[in-house]
Amino acid sequence: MQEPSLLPINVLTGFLGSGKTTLLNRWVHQTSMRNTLVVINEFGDIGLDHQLLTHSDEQAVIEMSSGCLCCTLRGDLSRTLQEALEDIAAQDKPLPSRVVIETTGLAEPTSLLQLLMTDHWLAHRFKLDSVVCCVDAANGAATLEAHRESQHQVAVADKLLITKTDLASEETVSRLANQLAKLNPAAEQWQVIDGELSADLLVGSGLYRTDTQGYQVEQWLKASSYARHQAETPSSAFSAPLKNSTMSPHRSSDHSHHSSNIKAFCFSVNEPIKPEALENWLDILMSLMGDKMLRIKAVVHLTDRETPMALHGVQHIFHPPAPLPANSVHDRVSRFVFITQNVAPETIAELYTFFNSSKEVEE
Ligand SMILES: Nc1nc2c(ncn2[C@@H]2O[C@H](COP(=O)(O)OP(=O)(O)OP(=O)(O)O)[C@@H](O)[C@H]2O)c(=O)[nH]1
Repeated sequence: MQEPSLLPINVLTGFLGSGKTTLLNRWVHQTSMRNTLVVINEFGDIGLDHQLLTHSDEQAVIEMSSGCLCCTLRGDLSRTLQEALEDIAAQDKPLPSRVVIETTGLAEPTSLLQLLMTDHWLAHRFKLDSVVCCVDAANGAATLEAHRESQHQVAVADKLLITKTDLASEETVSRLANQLAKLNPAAEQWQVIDGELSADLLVGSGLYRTDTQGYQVEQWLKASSYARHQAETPSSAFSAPLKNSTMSPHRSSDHSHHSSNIKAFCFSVNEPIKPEALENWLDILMSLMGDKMLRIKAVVHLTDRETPMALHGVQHIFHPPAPLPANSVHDRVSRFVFITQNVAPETIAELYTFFNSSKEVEE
């Protein structure tokens, strides 16, 4: 399995003016950011953020301006990183142990995540460690209401930083925190003023942590965040639609006041799944509604394997399944965490039933 040898990438995202550069400016001076390659993506021809960053010699900071990594500059990321690594090697400096990418404020983060999975050069060298998203305490709610990009940035994040809390009342911050938890119940939330926060929080949201700590499946999947919300759900609202499986949508997303219709939920299957049923189910989900699947993470137990597999998908694209050690999970329940837009959890469950039972009929 390649995972341990890949270089971690952290994506720092957040809407225009949400405080990304302010945060990065603090982080680059912290010990845990030593030996980090920082990539700043900006729209303008002259990258201002890049100039604002006062970093030490221990980091390389490169700028990608004149476009957005998630669209016009998609093809440029691997070339830029390749050149940066060659430059560092040519200067006899140690190669970076981490890459942090600050996106533009209008970035569609799923496109960047897809790029990391599909670009051959990138996929063989880097693994996504975490997506950290800044949300402005004062403007965040209005931005979420108005901009799909902001909703997506929040929905796919592993950590949510509510910035500029000095500019908003406690009540506003708390309302925003609830709104963010509805969109993304599993993400940890932090409040930040003037970027005062440890860069350590960037580290370690990925599936594989360190040589000594190994796989951290539960922290990566965070299925229990979704299950906890299920426990609060009136039983009539989401009864288990399937034999041997349960659907645990985040309670509040059902009557969310967002127009986004983003839903985060956990679908679990108690019995090991037949590989063909899993493949057919995921194929149909991806082909019918791939563009609405913002992020999928899963730990899956298959009938033909003793050990579990991890799956990670973004929209139409899945990473190759990663085999996990048997002791990385404590039961044989398969858990799928879906973050979707305009997809009813019931549709996902019904399609699962269809493929699971149609195989049974054939046998
Ligand atoms: N009052 C206050 N201002 C802040 C805070 N954090 C950032 N700012 C200010 O907010 C403005 C935008 O911050 P940036 O860090 O440039 O935001 P950004 O997300 O990098 O912005 P873009 O690159 O344009 O997307 C700047 O003027 C910062 O000084 C904070 O916690 N409190």
